Amino acid sequence: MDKRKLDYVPLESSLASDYVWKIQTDLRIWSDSLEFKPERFLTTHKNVDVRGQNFELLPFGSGRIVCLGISFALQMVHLALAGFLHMYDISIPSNAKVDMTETVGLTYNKATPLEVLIKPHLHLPSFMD
Ligand code: HEM
Repeated sequence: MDKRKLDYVPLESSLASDYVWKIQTDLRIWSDSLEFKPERFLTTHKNVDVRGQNFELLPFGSGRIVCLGISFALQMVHLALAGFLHMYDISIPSNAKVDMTETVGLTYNKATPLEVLIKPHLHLPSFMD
């Protein structure tokens, strides 16, 4: 069943952040839509097309001004990420759970900055020393 609620409820607050929050919660597609669960796209939404056909996920936008670099980007992202994971050990300073709380602005930001330790894992070629 499509859980999206399309009629819009008037605002009780004039704050832009409350406005965005209300749209997000009213139009939610998943019951746990505010949780960071990228793995949802490996299970229930594994056939979502990121090229702008399914509005659940539009990383490249959609329609007439959709990203022109989609095909290039989809190949390069894998290559860059694989290279990065292959060459470095990535950890966080304390073993605490990463706080994924967001703040709303022009885009979503993490409320607390992420501190990451990146250690070379392989012997780097001399030009990268
Ligand atoms: C993971 C990488 C990338 C992401 C997530 C991304 C995402 C986006 C998004 C969201 C837009 C705006 C679409 C809109 O306004 O509705 C856009 C536009 C655009 N992107 Fe990308 N992009 C990526 C990589 C690239 C690359 C590699 C190129 C070029 C080689 C590129 C070229 C463009 C161009 C030219 C536009 C403007 C299209 C227009 O306004 O007609 N992008 N991109």
